[in-house]
Amino acid sequence: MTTAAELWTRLENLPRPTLGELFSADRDGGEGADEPGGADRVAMLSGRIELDDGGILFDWSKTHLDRAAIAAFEELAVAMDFAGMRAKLFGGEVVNPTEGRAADHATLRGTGDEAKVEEAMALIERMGMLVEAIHQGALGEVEHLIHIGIGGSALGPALGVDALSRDLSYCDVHVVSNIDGVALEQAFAACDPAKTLIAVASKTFTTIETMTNAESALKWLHDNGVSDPGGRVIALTANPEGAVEWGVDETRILPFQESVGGRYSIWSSIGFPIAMAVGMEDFRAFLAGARAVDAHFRDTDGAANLVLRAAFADLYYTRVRGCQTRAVFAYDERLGLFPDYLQQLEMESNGKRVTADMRPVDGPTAPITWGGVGTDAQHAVFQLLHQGTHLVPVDFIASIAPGDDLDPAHHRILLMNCFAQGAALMAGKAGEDPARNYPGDRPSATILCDDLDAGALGALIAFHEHRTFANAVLMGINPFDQFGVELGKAMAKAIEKGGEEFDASTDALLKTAGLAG
Ligand SMILES: O=P(O)(O)OC[C@H]1O[C@H](O)[C@H](O)[C@@H](O)[C@@H]1O
Repeated sequence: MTTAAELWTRLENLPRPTLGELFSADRDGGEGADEPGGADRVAMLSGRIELDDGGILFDWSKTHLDRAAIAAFEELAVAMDFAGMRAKLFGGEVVNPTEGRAADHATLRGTGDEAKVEEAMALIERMGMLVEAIHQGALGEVEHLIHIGIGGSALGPALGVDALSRDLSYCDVHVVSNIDGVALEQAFAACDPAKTLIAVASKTFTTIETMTNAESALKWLHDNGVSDPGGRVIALTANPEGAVEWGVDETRILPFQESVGGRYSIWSSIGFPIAMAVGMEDFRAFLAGARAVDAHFRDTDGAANLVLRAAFADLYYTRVRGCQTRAVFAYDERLGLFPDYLQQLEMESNGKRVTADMRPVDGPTAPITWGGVGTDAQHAVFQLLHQGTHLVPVDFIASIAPGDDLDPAHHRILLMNCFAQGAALMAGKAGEDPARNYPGDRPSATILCDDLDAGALGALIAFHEHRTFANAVLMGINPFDQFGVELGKAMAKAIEKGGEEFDASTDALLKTAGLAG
């Protein structure tokens, strides 16, 4: 069998036709003889995942993937035992060797090992009962929810609430993550304490930012005349004992499994604020959308697997073309937080320098994920995409159905701009002078939802979870640990404890800010 190293060498040495050449239907002669161009290329490199209601189109034709590259990546998937790793993921086996854990997030939406799915469904059922009881008034009048969490315990809830609760919201949700008290004060200013619940979301129930913010939120309730502040708290955690110890009543603890990673936990009770905002019916539709992607990812082989195909393109740009970043532009105001969410998912998962079996990696790992919303970004950062010296693969995400009720001109212009950018990046244009020259040949992929409803959002997120996993498997790394975040936390603790000396710069900063012991 060809080794991974040989396949990377083969990929590096493949001819590098431009996107224009790949699209020209009459390319003939040599190895490119059977390379489909034009509409055939679009047919080869785009496909849909069907959801309960509508579906999503994934068009990867404006990337440099061609038959030869795809064939090499398919062999790489075999060399890296992609099918075996995927079976382990869905079989609930250990796929996070440094922590000896499975990664059970797919079970939360009904995919995978039967016993684990059953356990997950029971927990979601329990969350649903609490959400519905609150909606029906079991905890009195509830107008606001302050959701306190950070990292994976905040980014998913913030995205889900922002994307889905615009037309109708059962409850006004504020997600607070930063230890900077300004964040919490902002939420306080928008809430009536007598009608506010506090969700404390922390997998470990030990994170200093979250626990400090939670204490301050309880104090705010108390200072504002709420007689039993503790009775207004819901805990979302994989450490229910910790929550009990902290003082939360067991009936208001919504647990989730230790084997669900923080950045993969939106489907668990960490999704409570989403369910509070949009109701359980939409939350279940959100899970169903993710389940449809699970099925596609689990049951499709080779490049026909749209998730795996996206990972092929990701790795082609990172490892063969040396791209250090990857940009995501949502042409949809509701997905304004999607780049932030993806940053944690992709960079915390795959920003690694050793393989799963503890050897140095044999090439660059996760690119830097960045992005924003269109059309805003066009007027701010697209200059660099069109004419800068960096090659940046771009994903465009849009919805055919509008999210607004205004004049249809708004949505038409939005979508036309989205498609125009992909076309312009690829085509380029010869200029009268170098400053007006657009080199073109710049890749993009387009993800087009029929509608951006709860199911589509679930599908989009699951697509990216699996895309991240597929990238990791093909690079031979473990995407499920995050030891890189620990050192800074330990140093902060040491500073708080005092009595320790650091480097001269840090010591001087501490002294200047009055923080030296
Ligand atoms: O949910 P928690 O235990 O409070 O953790 C919150 C976050 O903190 C950590 O530093 C990790 O880097 C994240 O992966 C995690 O999501």
